[in-house]
Amino acid sequence: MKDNEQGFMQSVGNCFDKAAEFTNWPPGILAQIKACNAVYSIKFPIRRDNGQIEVIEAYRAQHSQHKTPSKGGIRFAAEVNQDEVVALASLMTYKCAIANVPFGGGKGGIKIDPKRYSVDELERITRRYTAELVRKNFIGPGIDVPAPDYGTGAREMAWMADTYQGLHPGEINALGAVTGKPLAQGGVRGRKEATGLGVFYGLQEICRMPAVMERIGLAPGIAGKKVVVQGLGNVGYHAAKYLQHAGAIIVAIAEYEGAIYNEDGLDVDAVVAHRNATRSILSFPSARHFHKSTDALEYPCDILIPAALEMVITAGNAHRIPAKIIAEAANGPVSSAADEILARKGTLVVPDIYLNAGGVTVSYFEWLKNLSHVRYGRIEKRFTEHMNNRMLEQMEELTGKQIGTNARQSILHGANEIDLVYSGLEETMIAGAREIMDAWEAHPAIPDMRTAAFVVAINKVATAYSELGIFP
Ligand SMILES: NC(=O)C1=CN([C@@H]2O[C@H](COP(=O)(O)OP(=O)(O)OC[C@H]3O[C@@H](n4cnc5c(N)ncnc54)[C@H](O)[C@@H]3O)[C@@H](O)[C@H]2O)C=CC1
Ligand SMILES: O=C(O)CCC(=O)C(=O)O
Repeated sequence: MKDNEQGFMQSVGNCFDKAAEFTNWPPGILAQIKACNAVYSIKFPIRRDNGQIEVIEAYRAQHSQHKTPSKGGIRFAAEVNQDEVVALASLMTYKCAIANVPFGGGKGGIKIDPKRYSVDELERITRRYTAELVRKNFIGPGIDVPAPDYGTGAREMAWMADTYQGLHPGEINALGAVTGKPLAQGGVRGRKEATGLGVFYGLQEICRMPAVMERIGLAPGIAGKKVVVQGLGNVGYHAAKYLQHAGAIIVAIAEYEGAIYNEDGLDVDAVVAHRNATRSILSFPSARHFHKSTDALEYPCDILIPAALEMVITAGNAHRIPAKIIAEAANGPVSSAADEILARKGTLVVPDIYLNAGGVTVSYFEWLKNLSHVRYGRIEKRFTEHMNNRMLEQMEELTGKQIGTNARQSILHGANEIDLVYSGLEETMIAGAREIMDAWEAHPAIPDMRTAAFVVAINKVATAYSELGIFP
């Protein structure tokens, strides 16, 4: 298959079609899943700081509504276009199904390079975009719930939530219209790092599977694995940080301006601090830099983590990628044609629709928090601690022995919000990996992990559609 002429949307479609062959659903149901239900294409003016008017292009796609609301991030990037947003929304449908979060798939994008706008201008763009979504009923806690994605974060989500709330006075669940908000605006602890932490939990689980590791010729475990990361943004930074903390060696980091490497390992926090201070990673002490940023993808390592944008590994470079594992932290970084080359080479591609599901999983927890209007752990924390204390006292009385201070504190501890969020995220990532691997084992003809993940997702979405029937 040639790759260069195929776009991202076609690539996602190819993956779907390949997996559909391993299911028994009728063509009509498969077509219903694959189709994007609705796309809102918007153009609106904003006034720049210098008084000039600029017309902004933006989108929101709702790929599926077998479960509502639809859910997915909002991207700010110069490359945004309708096909990209639709492809990303379709990935959200499959991702939510794999993570067992009760949402359809959605995604939005504003075609701007955020670096070219002041904070005031970004706020005006974000608020006007939100108002346009309200106007067409394309946002709401039970309709469609945006979240952060490439180029956006908690700040933009706060503006969106505030705009939505302002246009819906008295709506008690208004904060549930957007996730990824700052804590003081109804956010949940753990959402910021959720996607990167989910990548870590997912990789940790895969690296614990002896048969999988043997097949790709790696020793089990994270410790000692050499890792290359492309994109040191929210997802890439947190994934790299958790992997480094677990003993992995970050041998190369690629950013927009170039890439650096050090066989003995790069300190992720030090690289970020250096980039914040100098606006570039390139002069980071004790590292050498590559000729081209994309050369980092071809640097020898065990795990390559593309965490920037889609279609960076294609038929053009797949055969030169030495990594044993490609961990898709970004959405769509490996094209369907590259998948085939990599499968033949025996590279394990851990697919985006599973591996970066940590973000939407913790967004789900935030949405639930907003609907229940109570912080996780608030009700039961003290009760649990009193119960644990009574149990310890009883054990000490019965055995006549005292438990040490550290052990006592850890046994007594009742769960905080962050404990519960991390626990729910870890459980989701472990369960997802096992479900996909079970599907792969059940069909040995399935060529790769992505196809197995799509089979799992298609089966769940198809079950929902076939049980729902068709209106009218
Ligand atoms: N933020 C989230 O919760 C989630 C994000 N994702 C996906 O993860 C990817 C990254 O998203 P975020 O980390 O949120 O974005 P971000 O905007 O925080 O960071 C992206 C980073 O990639 C860098 N970058 C851009 N082009 C590059 C290139 N050619 N080479 C190297 N680095 C480059 C940027 O300079 C930036 O530092 C996207 O594909 C996004 O859709 C997926 C799931 C959830
Ligand atoms: O947190 C969310 O709702 C969506 C995150 C997202 O956009 C993604 O997983 O690609």
